This record gives sequence, C-alpha cells and structure tokens, in this order.
Amino acid sequence: MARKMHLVAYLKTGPTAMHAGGWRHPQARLDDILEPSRYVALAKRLEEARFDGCFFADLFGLYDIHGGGFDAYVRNGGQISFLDPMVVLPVMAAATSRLGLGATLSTTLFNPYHLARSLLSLDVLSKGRVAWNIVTSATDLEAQNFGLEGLPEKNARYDRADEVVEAIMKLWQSWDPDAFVLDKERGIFADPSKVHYANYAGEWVRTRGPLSIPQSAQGHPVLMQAGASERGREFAARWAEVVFAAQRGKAEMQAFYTDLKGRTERYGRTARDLAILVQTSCVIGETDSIAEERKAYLDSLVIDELSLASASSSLGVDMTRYDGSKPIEAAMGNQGMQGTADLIRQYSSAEKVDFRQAAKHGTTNTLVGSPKTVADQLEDLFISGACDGFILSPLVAPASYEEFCNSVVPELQRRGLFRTEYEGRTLREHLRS
Ligand SMILES: Cc1cc2nc3c(=O)[nH]c(=O)nc-3n(C[C@H](O)[C@H](O)[C@H](O)COP(=O)(O)O)c2cc1C
Repeated sequence: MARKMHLVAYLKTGPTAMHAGGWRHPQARLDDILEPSRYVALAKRLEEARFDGCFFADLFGLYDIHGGGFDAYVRNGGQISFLDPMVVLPVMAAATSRLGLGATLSTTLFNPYHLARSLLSLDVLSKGRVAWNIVTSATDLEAQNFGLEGLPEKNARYDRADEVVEAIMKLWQSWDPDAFVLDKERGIFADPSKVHYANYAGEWVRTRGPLSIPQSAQGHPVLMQAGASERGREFAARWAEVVFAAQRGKAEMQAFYTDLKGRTERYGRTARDLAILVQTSCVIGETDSIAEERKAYLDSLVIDELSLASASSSLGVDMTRYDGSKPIEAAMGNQGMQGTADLIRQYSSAEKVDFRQAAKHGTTNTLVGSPKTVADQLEDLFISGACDGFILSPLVAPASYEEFCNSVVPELQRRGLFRTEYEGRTLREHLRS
C-alpha cells in the first residue's frame, strides 16, 4: 500500500494564528471566537476532509515579554488562548467520531496525576481520539502563574518531563483492558487483580495510583511534541508519536527528519513509530497569480509591531532591546523555543538579512499558489524524506482551513497521497495507516 501523508490542523481558541494581521482580513471571523459553534464547525469540516486530527496550541498566560508589557500583544491581536482547550475539546468530540483532538499541556507546570486523569478521561469519552502535545513550557511568565519564580533550567525541564511521562504511562495502565466484569448475577463489577498501583517514585515526581480510569479505545492518548533543541530531540525520540517540526527549507527539514528518526532506535522504537509533521501555511488562489495577489493583500495587513512582538514571545527575548551583539541563544537563557530560533536563523541566512529583520518577517513556512502548485510542493516534501505530513497553520481563520479542505485535499486525494476514507477509528490508527 502506498504511503499516505498525515494532516493535522493547528488551532487556537481565538481568532489569530500564524499571521500578524490575519485577523484583520475580511474573511477572518471574529464574532464567534467564544462560541462553541465555531469549534464544532471546524471539527466537522476537518473530519469531512479526513484530517488525522487537530490540536490547540496554547499558553498558560498572556505574553508580556515584548516591550516589558502585554500592550503590543493585546492591542494588535497576538496569539491568545481565549478559552481553555480542555473545555472546548469535549464539545468538538461530541460533534465528531473520527477526528483526532489534541491539547497542549505542560510537564513543568501541571501535576502528573491531574494530567493523566483529564487526558485519559477525554480519550475514553472520545473513543480513543486524544493527543497530548507535551510541552515543557518556554516562558517565565507561565511559571509565575503557577507559583514558581521562573522556569527551571531547560535540560532539567526535560529531565522532569521524562519522569512525568513515565509516571503518566504507569497511571494510564492502572486498569487492564479486561478488568470490567459487569456480572450482575454473580455481583462482580470488576476484577481487582486487574487493577494496579503505579507506585512511581522519581527525583521530581511521585504518584501512587491507581488511576480510577480504564484504558481507552486506543489504550492511552497519543503523545505529540515540538521541542527542537538537542535535549528536546532526545525526548521526542523516546516518547513522541507525532513531532511538530518547524524547519524552513527542504534541506533543513530533511536534516531534522533524518536526525530525529535516527534517534528512535536507542529507545527500542522504529522510525515508523514517529510521524514528523512540518508546520505549513498556505495561500491558495484559482491560479498562481491570484494566489500571489492574495498573499500581497494579506501581507498589507501585517502589523509590524505584532510581527516583532510574536518573535519576542516565541524566543522569550524582548526584541525591542535585542541588538544582535550576542547570539540569540544567550539572550534566550532558560526561555524560548529553539525551533523558532532555528527558523529565524534559516530565514536570515537564506534572505541575507540580520536576525532582527528576519524575526520581523514571521516564522511560518508559507506556500502560495493554485491548489495544484501547493499540492506539488507538499508532495515533493513528502516523497523526498523531509516529512510524513503537515501541520496546517491558518493565516486567516477559519477561511484558511476551508480553502485547504475544499481545494488542496481533493488534489492530494486524486494523487493517492491522502486518504479518502478513515481506515481506523482511533487517532493512533490514523497515524499508523
Ligand atoms: C512549532 C512549535 C510550536 C510550539 N507550540 C507550543 C505551544 O503551543 N505551547 C507551548 O507551551 N509550547 C509550544 N512550543 C514549545 C515546545 O514545545 C518546547 O517546549 C519549547 O520549544 C522548548 O523546547 P526546545 O528548546 O527543545 O525547543 C512549540 C514549539 C515549536 C517549535
């Protein structure tokens, strides 16, 4: 059977996503961002297009790094989570039956027992369709919302994350799949010999268990991750079933792909256990030139201050004060996302502009063209060892999803590159088919 690509949609509980001005576009809907109907309609449309799943990117706070406050971010419409995705996802689950549903939750800030409990509950209720986007968190402001002075050192965060996931995996196996007996006549509800303590004791994490929740249709939620640092890649190689990659050019994507897949073996896994999906945005038009015009119009809506504020947020560096005299990593310290730093650097060397100018440009891979042109580019990346599929990040929400589902998905299906029907029921089955 020919290899099929995987498609996952990047969502926010708000109007904005990857474009610093996309919310100003006439097709951007702002009236329903706090309405369940927005998220239900999106989920249904993505399921109709046979997407593997969708997930909410998230932040546990309001970015106030740029210029030392949240003014630039709030005034200009930065990426803000206006609702807790864990409250929105069940609504989407109830309206769909196949689409994968992901939440971003932090191993640094959240208690492992609580994480295990809420994620597995949703996985059971959705019949095995949940993904956990595991983050270690990248800002002090979030740490301060949870009573810490700042983030622990980056490698230590990943060490803790390993323990959190080890503990959670044990909690998720508290009940054997055949533990329920439900025999009214004999008066046996469940078999206690098939329920187990976790008894996990690590350096940072301790939890006893058992969790009072049985395994789900897919056993437990799918693990997803987006860290790009050396330690982040090791973590991904050990645990991740989906990696959200942010690399710019084909050569960089191929290098990342080969590197990460090559790391899986030492954790007793194979390259096939991990799907690497590249962040991609599209501007689509009936012809290439119409698409170019649309892109130009969209870019005319960019709010420069927000472009730079978004970079400040992702890097954990106030870019109003960064003069480029030291490497960005030195300015990032404990904060920030390596993937964003890599992307900006890749743009800076490709376009021969300095880091600050590159940061202003934004960090999204954007494909522009007719559905055929966009499909050609996706196909090329997919067949040339650059990725296993894509994380579609909207520039204008929800119009970007709508256009992609209406025009590019059928083109990919015609080429035999993407499923026309779901073969399985659970998210893990979608990812393995
Ligand atoms: C493309 C991309 C998307 C990410 N999305 C989120 C997110 O929504 N929420 C979050 O807390 N962290 C997010 N992260 C941060 C990573 O999960 C990770 O915690 C961070 O990048 C630090 O690890 P690293 O230095 O290994 O990259 C994202 C990172 C990348 C590269």
